[in-house]
Amino acid sequence: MRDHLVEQDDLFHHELLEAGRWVTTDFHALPYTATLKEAAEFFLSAKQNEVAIVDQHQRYLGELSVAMVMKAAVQGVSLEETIEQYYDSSVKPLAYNEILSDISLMSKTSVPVVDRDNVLIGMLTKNNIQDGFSQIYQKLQLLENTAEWFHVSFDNIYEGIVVVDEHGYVKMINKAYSSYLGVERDWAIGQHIINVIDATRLHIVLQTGIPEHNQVQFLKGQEVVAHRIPIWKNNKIIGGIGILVFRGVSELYHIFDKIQELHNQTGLKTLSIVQPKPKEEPITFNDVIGESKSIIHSKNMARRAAASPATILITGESGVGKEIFTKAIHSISSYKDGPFISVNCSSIPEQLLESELFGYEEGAFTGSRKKGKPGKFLLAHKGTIFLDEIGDMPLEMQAKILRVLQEREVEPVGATKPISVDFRLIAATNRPLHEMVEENKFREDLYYRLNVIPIYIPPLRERKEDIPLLIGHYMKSICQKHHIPIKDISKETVMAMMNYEWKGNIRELVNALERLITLVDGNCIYYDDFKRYFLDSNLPKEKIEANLQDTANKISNLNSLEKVKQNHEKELYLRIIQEENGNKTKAANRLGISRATLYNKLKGFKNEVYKKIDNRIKD
Ligand SMILES: Nc1ncnc2c1ncn2[C@@H]1O[C@H](COP(=O)(O)OP(=O)(O)OP(=O)(O)O)[C@@H](O)[C@H]1O
Repeated sequence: MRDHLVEQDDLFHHELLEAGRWVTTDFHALPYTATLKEAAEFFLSAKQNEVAIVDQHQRYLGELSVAMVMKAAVQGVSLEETIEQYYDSSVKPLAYNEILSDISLMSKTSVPVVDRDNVLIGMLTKNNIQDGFSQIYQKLQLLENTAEWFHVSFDNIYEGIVVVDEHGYVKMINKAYSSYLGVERDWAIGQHIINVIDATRLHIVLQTGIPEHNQVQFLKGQEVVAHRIPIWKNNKIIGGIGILVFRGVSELYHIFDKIQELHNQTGLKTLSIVQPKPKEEPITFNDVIGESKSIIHSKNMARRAAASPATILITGESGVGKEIFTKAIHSISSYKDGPFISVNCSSIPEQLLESELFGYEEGAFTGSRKKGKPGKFLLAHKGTIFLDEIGDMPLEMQAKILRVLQEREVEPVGATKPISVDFRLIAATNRPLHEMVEENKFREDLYYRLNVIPIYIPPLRERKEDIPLLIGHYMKSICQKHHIPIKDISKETVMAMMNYEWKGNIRELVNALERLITLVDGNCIYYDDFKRYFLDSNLPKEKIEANLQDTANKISNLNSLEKVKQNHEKELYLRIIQEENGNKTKAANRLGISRATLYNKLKGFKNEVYKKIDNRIKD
């Protein structure tokens, strides 16, 4: 089912009846500068009794007939004179938008038709009018049949359907819905939806423009599932459709889930059947929100790519959804029962990348970590390995990745023989790899190995129609995450968000929503809130404090990340310095850094660790 409806073009346009649509454009007109002689010759050769006269811009001036030319000749006027004095300027043309049924040609074979600037666009003949009527008749018949089919389906469908206009007044309601509600259809049509359906939200969906699916609603003493879909036309909401679902196995599961959720939320006694749920739901294409042409294209490409084991290269700006796509591909690929291993190539220090990716054998290093460690490729055996930010991978490591892709085996540091591995590689980057190849910053052979199936994910600014869907999805999930009732959002805010350039793409949009949901006190986010808390970032004192706390939490998370990185580094430095018997110059050479940098690094380490290293250092 589509998430929002865009009204189809009318089968029957008003323009269909306009004269301008049916005129013959293959016609002759005479300029007012023509002579009587030229006019006479024209009548003889064209075998017609009248001709339209135009100025140099093809604007209609009047009509000249054979009788007028003959009258001038009889009066002894020289035929070399121009027709300017002799045509009849009182003969009025038809306007292009005159309606066929209002036109009568009387005794004439054709009449001139002009556009709104009085430019002659054609001649309307009796045949033209007949053609017009016969085509309109056929269209009308088609419409009648379509309407009949539509009404039969509408009334025989098991689901309840109600259609409202942009103000929430009922335009149509089917039998299933009206009899479920116990109301007369004739009464319901023309009523506001809130008078017809208890606790409806269809009028709210008209405000927000955000579709709502699988919502549990308590109606007529029973819990039912409702869908509410806005209808858009020319970027405006022109109405909405409400659907009530009574049957369908998959829908029943949804109903069950929703009811269970509702019971849990309201503290009611839970139902006796408990559906087993996996601990962590895998991400699938259902989680990849978007119905724009471009995202559907990317999703189709990704679905097709998932069916083969070939390497995939996903490109697109930061935050467009490269990782979520990768997970969705994994979820339907033949590797879905295996692990999903994600590696961010830019966040691992260069010196550690090799051991992270390929692992190391027990005893490979003489440092503190004695035991061996499997690398990411080995961990991804029978699953998917996701190399994010592959454009940031050092050239030396690119050669090693290429070898793994060619040989399908990895050699952990310190190992004597390679281990074969079976994995699907998905790489992603927001950098222009092709240009990097030309600049010798990325290996050409690896580029072609990775680019077997390229998938491009367009930035959010090129698919603004996805913004309301994303807002709807994340409003719900963020509120659920914070255990707060689901908030509404005004149509103006949604429109402002659609017009905003999300440079950080969906990640930025999600962060903005999270911020608004937590900062706005009421249960609806209005444009003013968006302006205040996002566009202007002009936060009141207490909110600034809350934000600072939030930032502090983020920083502390960052710090712990930094700590992990530092520990890796410490381990490496410890090992190299030890292997070089504490000689810092040699150690710095091996690490590919200057002696001064090594000193600085050592100073930066925590005291106790520094001490540990210190007693192994010789100057
Ligand atoms: N189509 C989508 N539907 C729902 N959520 C999405 C969609 N695309 C992205 N997101 C969400 O936006 C955020 C960023 O997405 P993701 O990490 O996949 O982007 P990315 O392109 O990999 O970013 P980066 O290049 O910075 O790593 C995530 O929270 C993700 O769940």
